[in-house]
Amino acid sequence: MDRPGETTHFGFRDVPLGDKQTLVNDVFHSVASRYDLMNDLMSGGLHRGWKDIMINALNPPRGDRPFALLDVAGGTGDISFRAAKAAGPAFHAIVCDINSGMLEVGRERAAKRHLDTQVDFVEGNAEALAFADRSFDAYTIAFGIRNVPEIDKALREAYRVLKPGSRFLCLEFSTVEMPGLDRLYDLFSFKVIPPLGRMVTGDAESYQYLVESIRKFPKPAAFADMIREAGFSRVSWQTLSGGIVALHSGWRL
Ligand SMILES: C[S@@+](CC[C@H](N)C(=O)[O-])C[C@H]1O[C@@H](n2cnc3c(N)ncnc32)[C@H](O)[C@@H]1O
Repeated sequence: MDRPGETTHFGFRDVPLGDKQTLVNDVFHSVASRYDLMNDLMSGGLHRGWKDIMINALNPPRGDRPFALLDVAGGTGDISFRAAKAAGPAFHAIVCDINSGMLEVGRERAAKRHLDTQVDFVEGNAEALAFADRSFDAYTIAFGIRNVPEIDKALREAYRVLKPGSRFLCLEFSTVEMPGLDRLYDLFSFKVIPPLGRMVTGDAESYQYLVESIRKFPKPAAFADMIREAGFSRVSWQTLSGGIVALHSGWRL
């Protein structure tokens, strides 16, 4: 950590910048084994549709052309599995995540799906990727960047490891500004999700962090500026489900 004295947010709390990653890691260690079930329950299955929209945008080649995806904060592998299903036989993905518990669940899921040759799981930090410059055809990060303490560093790393002409895609919770839906969404977020988290994972606090961290994440235009700042071109975004989620895209030219 090279920013001594700086603070950041962990949900609604201010914490020393150097403490955030450990707190985030505790969250995902705690929920790893029931993470996928909770996603379905919390979103009523909507996260599947959002992920499919990301895979459509990724549009991995269906033929024999090799395609290397880096799926950062890829957790239990959902994005990479979906991409592998949509792609041809020369597709390969690396799921890179800082949390060994999430990766372990991901490896088991890959084996069950017979995707363990096409999808590898590697422990690593989005802020300091252990991959060579210009080595991937695409970079995805889904519901991950919000958890990274220094988002600007992660975006610069994304740019560094992408080949020129390749794409960055980020799916993340965003801001609901639709009148009516915003109040309903807040009510559901704060009154339903943490108790549901307690019932399913025995951990309400991790899901309290989830709903708070969503509120602290930049709005789509501000996040697009951060992506441009990291060097990406043709940055665009689309909001989904009334702004619950946004999909950002950028190109390394
Ligand atoms: C909400 S999960 C998303 C998992 C998966 N992408 C999905 O869509 O289901 C967030 C993931 O970000 C990971 N994460 C948090 N900080 C990270 C970091 N600095 N580097 C890499 N992964 C990180 C967590 O370990 C966790 O697995």
